[in-house]
Amino acid sequence: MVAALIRGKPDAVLGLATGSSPMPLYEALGAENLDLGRVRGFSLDEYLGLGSTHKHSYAQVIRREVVDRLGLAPALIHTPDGEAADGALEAAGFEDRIRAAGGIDLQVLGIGSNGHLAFNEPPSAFTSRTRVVELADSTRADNARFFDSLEDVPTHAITQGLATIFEARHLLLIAHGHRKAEAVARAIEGPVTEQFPASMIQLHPNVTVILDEAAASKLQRA
Ligand SMILES: N[C@@H]1[C@@H](O)[C@H](O)[C@@H](COP(=O)(O)O)O[C@@H]1O
Repeated sequence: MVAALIRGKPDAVLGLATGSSPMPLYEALGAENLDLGRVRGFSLDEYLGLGSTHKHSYAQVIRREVVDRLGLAPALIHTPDGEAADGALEAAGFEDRIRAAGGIDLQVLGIGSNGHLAFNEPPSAFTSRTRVVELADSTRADNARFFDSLEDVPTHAITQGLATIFEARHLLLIAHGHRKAEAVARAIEGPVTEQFPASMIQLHPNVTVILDEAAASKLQRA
C-alpha cells in the first residue's frame, strides 16, 4: 500500500511512527526499489528534552531507520524539536508545516499497550492538536528498553494530537505480539472513548490495520 501510494504520487506525504512496530514496514519498503527522494514526511512525536542529535531521540531513529535506510531527502522530513525553548510554539509551527504540505496522505501508527496513539495517553481529547504532554508511567516503562535505564526515559514529549492524526487521509495501524492483543481488541471492538485514544480509529473513513495472529488473538469478531 505504501509503495503503491508513492508510485502514484512520488511526493506523497507520510506520517512516520517510531517504535518497533513499523520497522518491518520500513525494511520492506527498502526492498521495493522505489525512488523515495521526493517523499515528504512528518514524525508523530518526539521526546521533550532530547535534541535531534541525541541517539534516542525520535529524530535520530527516523534518520537512521527511515531517511538513511530508504534514501529520503533529510530536508523533506520533519520531527518536532524536542529542545525547543517554547513547546507550544514548536507544536503550532509543526501543525503549520503539515498544513502547508497539504496534509498527510498516509499515517503509519503503532499502538501503545495502554491504548495510546503517538504519545496521546489515556485520556486524550479527540479534538487534541500537536502539543506537549506528560508520559504515562506505563509508557515510560514500555520504552525503557530503548534506553539505558528507566530514569533516562524523558517524562514529557511533543506529540501530534488525535485530531491531527485523524486528518490523515489513510491510517495504517501496525501491531504484533501478544503484548498488544488487549489494546488491539479494545481499539477495534471496544467502545469509542477518549479514555482509550486508539479507539478513535473506528471513526475514521479509511483505516487499515495490519496484525499478526498474536496481536489479533483477542478480537471477538475476527
Ligand atoms: N510514541 C510511540 C508510539 O508512536 C508507538 O507507536 C508506540 C508503540 O511502540 P512499539 O511499536 O515499540 O510497541 O509507543 C511509543 O511510545
